Amino acid sequence: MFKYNAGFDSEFQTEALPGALPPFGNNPQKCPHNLYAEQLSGTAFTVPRKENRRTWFYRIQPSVLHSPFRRVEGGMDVGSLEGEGFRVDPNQMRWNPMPLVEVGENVTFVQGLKTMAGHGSPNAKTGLAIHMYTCNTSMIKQACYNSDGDYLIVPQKGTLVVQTEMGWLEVPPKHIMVIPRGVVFRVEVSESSRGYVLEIFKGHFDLPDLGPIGSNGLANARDFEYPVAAYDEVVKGREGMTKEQRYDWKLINKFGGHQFETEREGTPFNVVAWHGNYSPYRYDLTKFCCINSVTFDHPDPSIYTVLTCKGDDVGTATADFVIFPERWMVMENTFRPPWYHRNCMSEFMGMVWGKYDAKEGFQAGGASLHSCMTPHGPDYPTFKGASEAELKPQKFDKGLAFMFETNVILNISEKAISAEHRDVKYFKCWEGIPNTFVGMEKEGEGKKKKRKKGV
Ligand SMILES: O=C(O)Cc1cc(O)ccc1O
Ligand SMILES: [Fe+2]
Repeated sequence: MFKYNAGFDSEFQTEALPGALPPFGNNPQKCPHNLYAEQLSGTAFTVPRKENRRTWFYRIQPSVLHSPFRRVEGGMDVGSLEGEGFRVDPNQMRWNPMPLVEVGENVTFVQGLKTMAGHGSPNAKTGLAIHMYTCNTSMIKQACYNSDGDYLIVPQKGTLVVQTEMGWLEVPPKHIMVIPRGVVFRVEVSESSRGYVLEIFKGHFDLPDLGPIGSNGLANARDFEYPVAAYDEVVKGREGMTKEQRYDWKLINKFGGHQFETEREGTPFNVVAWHGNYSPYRYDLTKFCCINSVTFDHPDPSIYTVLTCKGDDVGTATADFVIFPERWMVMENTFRPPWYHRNCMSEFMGMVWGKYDAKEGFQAGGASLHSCMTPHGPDYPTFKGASEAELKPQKFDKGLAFMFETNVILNISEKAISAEHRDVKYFKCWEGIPNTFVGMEKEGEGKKKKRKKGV
């Protein structure tokens, strides 16, 4: 439906009206078509050039045309993530699909955001938050932006049609989108929708380094799609209007963990042209070029990293976005589903569609959390089945799971812990893993034999 430019982290130039981009320079004395120049900085002015991100907008009126903000309670309001309303809990957690919005209720994307877990502080620009959303109503004459960080959105049900300052993006399930800090957007939906959101308070998402994999593979840079400039018609002659008629758009801002709102003079989607490397983008997860073992064992799931937000320690991510994509499994003499494990990182998983290969009962639209060092792995029926399975080449194509993996211990929201759709019996899926150890008997036999020989 919409046009896109392609190439992760590229420097784009796009205009919705011929000649709207200044031919050179960023801030001419008079911009073409009498537009206003405005810079959006996504990194400090002085960060090294290869990490520096900013975009120049050429817009009909500057963003500053809004009334003072006031604080309100709402879906974007997550509070501090550390105190009241959140607590740590090492237990394995699982949630059934997040209930969809009930018929008769109208909930927008912003109103439908529910915080599952998080850590750190948006004010200190450290840490992250994990949310889920359910919504059924388009944001009409309202837009929002997040001062606290970047959103990575994983739709599970329902296509999101997202209008942003940079243009339009269509994001159906099996796609993701990233909306960087500060970018104004609004979400349209045409059905009852649900999905997951990873919010990072520091840095931006990058493609992972490929190391010995080489210069291609996993998520390829050319498959990341960026919007082209598009603008709403702006009503002229606002001077003669009443205040209500004039300030006809609601603008919502998540700022320091809280939701603020104000009214704006007309549409914020008034960017006729832009250039830069700071923009929302989308990615089709079915384009992921999966690398896997063709001998024995399977690699750590980091091999499925789509995007990473680097942490302070080399190689340790603040957050990785990892998928378990369709792939051929051909490994010999191995147990193919996930092994039993304990991880110093915390693993929040979601299910876009279908079935996960490690578990019964992990459903599309549901979620699980295995925190720092909490034991987990396949449930017993999966273990038994996979231990006895005939190892022939097998296409893994029964579902798409993903993981937000993070270095921090997550504070879980009280609302998520006490949610009706939490599967409080989750721990039972590992009950009954039998002791089938045969070593003692063998050793006993061996000793007997040795004794017989008089050794
Ligand atoms: O826990 C999980 O299901 C995810 C996972 C899969 C795997 O194959 C190895 C490690 C891991 O955390
Ligand atoms: Fe795991």
